[in-house]
Amino acid sequence: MLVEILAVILAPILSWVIYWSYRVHYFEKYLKNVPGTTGLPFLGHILEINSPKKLIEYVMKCYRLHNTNFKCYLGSQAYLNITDPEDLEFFLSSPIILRKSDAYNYLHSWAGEGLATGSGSRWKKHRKIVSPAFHFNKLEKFIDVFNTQSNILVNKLERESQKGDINVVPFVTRYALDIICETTMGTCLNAQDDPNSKYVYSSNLLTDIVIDRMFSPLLSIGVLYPFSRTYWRQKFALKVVHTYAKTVIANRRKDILRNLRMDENTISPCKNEKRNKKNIFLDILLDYSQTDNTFTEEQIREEVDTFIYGGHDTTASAISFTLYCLSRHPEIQRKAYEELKAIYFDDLQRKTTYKDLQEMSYLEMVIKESMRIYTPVPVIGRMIEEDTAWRDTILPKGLMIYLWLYCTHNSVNSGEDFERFNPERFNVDVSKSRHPFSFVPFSAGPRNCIGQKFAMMELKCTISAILRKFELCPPSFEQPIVLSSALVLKSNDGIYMKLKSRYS
Ligand code: HEM
Repeated sequence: MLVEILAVILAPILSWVIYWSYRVHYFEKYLKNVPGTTGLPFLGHILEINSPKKLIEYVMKCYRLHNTNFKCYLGSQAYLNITDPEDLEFFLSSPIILRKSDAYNYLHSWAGEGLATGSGSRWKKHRKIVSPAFHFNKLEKFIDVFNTQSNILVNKLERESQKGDINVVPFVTRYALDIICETTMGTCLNAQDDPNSKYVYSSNLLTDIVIDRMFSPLLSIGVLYPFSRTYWRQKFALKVVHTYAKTVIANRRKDILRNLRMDENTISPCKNEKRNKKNIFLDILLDYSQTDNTFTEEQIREEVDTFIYGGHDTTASAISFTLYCLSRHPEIQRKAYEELKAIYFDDLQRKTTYKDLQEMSYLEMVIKESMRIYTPVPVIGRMIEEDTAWRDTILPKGLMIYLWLYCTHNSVNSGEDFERFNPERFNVDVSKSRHPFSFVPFSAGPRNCIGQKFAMMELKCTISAILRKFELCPPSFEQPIVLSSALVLKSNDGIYMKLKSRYS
C-alpha cells in the first residue's frame, strides 16, 4: 500500500522532472551561447519576474549586465530577449515570424483573434480589410473628435488643477477611451463625464485582469482559472463590453440596411456636433462584410474590441509621459509653446486643423523623445513556429521571442547621451546617423502598428491643446517615476504635476 501511495505521489513529480530536463536541454542545444542562464531548477526566473514592476527592473538589470540580447526561462519555457537594433530588424521584418507569443493569449477572451492577437491567413486577410480605414485622408476627419474631446479634457484638468497637484493619468485614459469609442463605433461613451459607467469600469477591470494573469502562476493555469474569483469578475466585465459592442454593431447594421447612415449634415450623438459619422472604422468592416459572408459578426466584434484595447491605453501612456517630460523640462516646454504660438498666431483657443498638426515639428520631436525614454509598448512578443536560422544558430520551434523596444531605445543605440531628454536627437540629420531600428515605438514590418498615424495625430492634438492652456510644472513633492511594464508602460504611482492656467 505504501509503495502505491509513494508511486502516486512520485509519478507526477518524476514526469515533471523529466519534462523540465527534456525541454531545457532542447532549447539549450541552440541557445547555449546566448548570454543568460536557465535560472532555478523547475522555476527558471519566475521568482524574479512576478510583477510588471519587477519585470522591467529584471530586464534592465540583465541588459546592463550583458549589453546585448539575452535569454531567460519561465519554468521550462525559454525566452530569447532581443535588444540589438540589427536583430530587431531581423525579427520585425521577417515574413515568417509573425505569430504572437503566449502572453497575448490572455487577451483572447476580450479581443478574440482580432488583428493584434490573431495569426496566419486570417490575420493577413483582416489586415487587408482594415488597412483602408487608416488611410490619412480618412484619419483627417477624426480631428473634429479630437478637438471636442480635448476641449472636455482641458476643462476637466482646469477644474481639478485648482485643488493642487494633479495625477493626469486617469483623466487622459478616460479621454483616450472616449476618442477610440467614437472613432471606432461612432458612439459617445462619455467616459470623461461618467467615470463610473459600467463600460469604463469593465474595460479597466479587463486590462487589470490581463496583467494579473500574465504574472500569476495560478491564474495562468487554464484548468485552475475557472475556480478563481478573478474568472467570475472577468466573465462579468466581458459580458458588459461584448454586449455593448454587439448592440452598437447590430444597430449600425440596421441603419445601413435602412440606408440611414449619417451624412455630412447630421448630428452626432456626441455633444450635438455636426460630424460625418460615415468615417467610423466599424462602417469599413460592415461594408466589407456585405461582400464576404465568411467575415462574421463575431469577427467584426473582435476587431472593434481590438481597436478599443489597442488604441486607448497606448495613447494614454504616450500622452501622460510626454506631459511628464514637458513638466520636468521647462526650457523644452517653452520652445514647444513658442512653436504653438507661431502656428495658432493670435487665437490660441481656436480648434486645431490638420494643417496645424503638420506644422508641429518641434512638438513631434518632443513626443518621439518621450516615447523613446518611456516606450508605450515596451515589449513585443513572437513565437517561433518552425526551426529558423538566426545568426550562427537555429531558433527552435516553440521558442518565445521578446523584442525589448524599451531596452533598444534606452541605450547607446540612441546616442551616448541616451539618459538625457533631448528632442533634438530626432532632427532629420541626427536621426539619419542611427540604425533605422534603434527607434521603433510603433514596431515595424508586416505587423507594425496599424494605428500609428492616427495615434500621432491624437497625441499632437491633445498635447498641443493642454500646452496652449496650461504651463506644466512639477508637483509640490518629489515624484520619482517607478515603471511597471506589462503590455503597456505605466508609472506605478501615477504621474503628478501642477497645471497653471495661461489665461482665465
Ligand atoms: C502611442 C500609441 C501607440 C503605440 C505606441 C502603439 C504601438 C504598437 C505596437 C508596438 C504594436 C505591435 C506590433 C507588433 O507586434 O509588431 C502595435 C500593434 C497594433 N496597434 Fe498600435 N500603438 C499605438 C496606438 C494605436 C492605436 C491608436 C490603434 C488603433 C486605432 C492601434 C492599433 C493597433 C493594432 C490593431 C495593432 C495590431 C497590428 C497587427 O498585428 O497587424 N494602435 N501597436
